[in-house]
Amino acid sequence: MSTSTQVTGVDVAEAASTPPVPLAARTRGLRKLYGRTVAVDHVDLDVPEGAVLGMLGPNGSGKTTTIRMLLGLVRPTAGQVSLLGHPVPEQAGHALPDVGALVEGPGFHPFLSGRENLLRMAAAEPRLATSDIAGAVADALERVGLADAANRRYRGYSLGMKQRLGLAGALLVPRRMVVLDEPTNGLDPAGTREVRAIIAELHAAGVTVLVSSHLLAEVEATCTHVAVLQAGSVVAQGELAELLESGSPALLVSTPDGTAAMEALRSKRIPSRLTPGGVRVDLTATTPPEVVAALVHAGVDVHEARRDRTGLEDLFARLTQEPQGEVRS
Ligand SMILES: Nc1ncnc2c1ncn2[C@@H]1O[C@H](COP(=O)(O)OP(=O)(O)OP(=O)(O)O)[C@@H](O)[C@H]1O
Repeated sequence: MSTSTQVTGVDVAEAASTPPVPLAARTRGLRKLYGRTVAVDHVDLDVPEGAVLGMLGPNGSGKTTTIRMLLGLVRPTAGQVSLLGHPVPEQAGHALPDVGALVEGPGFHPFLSGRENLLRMAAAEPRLATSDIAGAVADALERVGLADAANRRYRGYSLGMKQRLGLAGALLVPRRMVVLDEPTNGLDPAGTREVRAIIAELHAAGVTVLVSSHLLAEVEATCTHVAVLQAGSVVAQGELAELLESGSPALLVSTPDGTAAMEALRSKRIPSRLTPGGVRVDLTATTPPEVVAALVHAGVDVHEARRDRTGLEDLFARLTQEPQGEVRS
């Protein structure tokens, strides 16, 4: 799957002749004001069908507000939303039965058990026959690892268990799209791995997944696509692999003779710098084959040459000017 990849307005995608990828969700000019607070501004988000798109941004960057507008839970101040081909909020009722969602505050009843809460939720699912409800609830509880705690009251659940129950609600029936707002919030490492596995299963089944996170490693591990939000705006979006490369076009060359490599490249006017295992070559004005050819012709041993995939962390830090690591407001 290939879509346009943009980093602060620079299109690095293939030629315009590439057929457009069908979109599961699309926003144009999306804007939301809360009083004088601009929560979301000019958001043009493309969620390709079948993608796992990670919406990444620091606290308060507008992820939840964007998700809420996509799901018709919040009315935009301006702009358009299309969800599975239907305009939202106008025709949200046509799209939402095919969309499972885990959003903040799913409104579970504190004095009912996890199972009872899900049974109530399942009763409102238009795609679920009454006779199938109990089985669907049991399956969903099993899938999120809550079967043993299913009969305990919701109010006694830990944050992680509440998250799992919300996730179970999103998975009650087969969906075309699943939207998860910070799904690993409050989960322990085992729970985080389980959520990743569920996302991978959904992806393998062709379900489109939109997942928000402020954890860079999580997005890097689970997503095919990414949209980076900062202060209510999308500052980069596209395929994860393309974004990583566009972030830092460089080649890492392993060689026992870094100094000779630097000299060979300098004579070809190719910028590079020494690294512990060799050289890092700037690919802004050249290509990997040209770099390798220059080195080999100069008699430099090339043990390995690979693209420097800087990691989303670097890209994200550059785009949002946040310190590296987990992003916090
Ligand atoms: N109901 C509301 N009323 C007033 N301001 C709001 C409301 N919801 C969000 N905001 C503001 O809009 C901005 C974006 O918030 P939002 O929750 O969408 O960000 P976020 O990226 O999801 O953050 P987090 O990672 O902390 O959940 C913030 O400045 C927030 O304070």
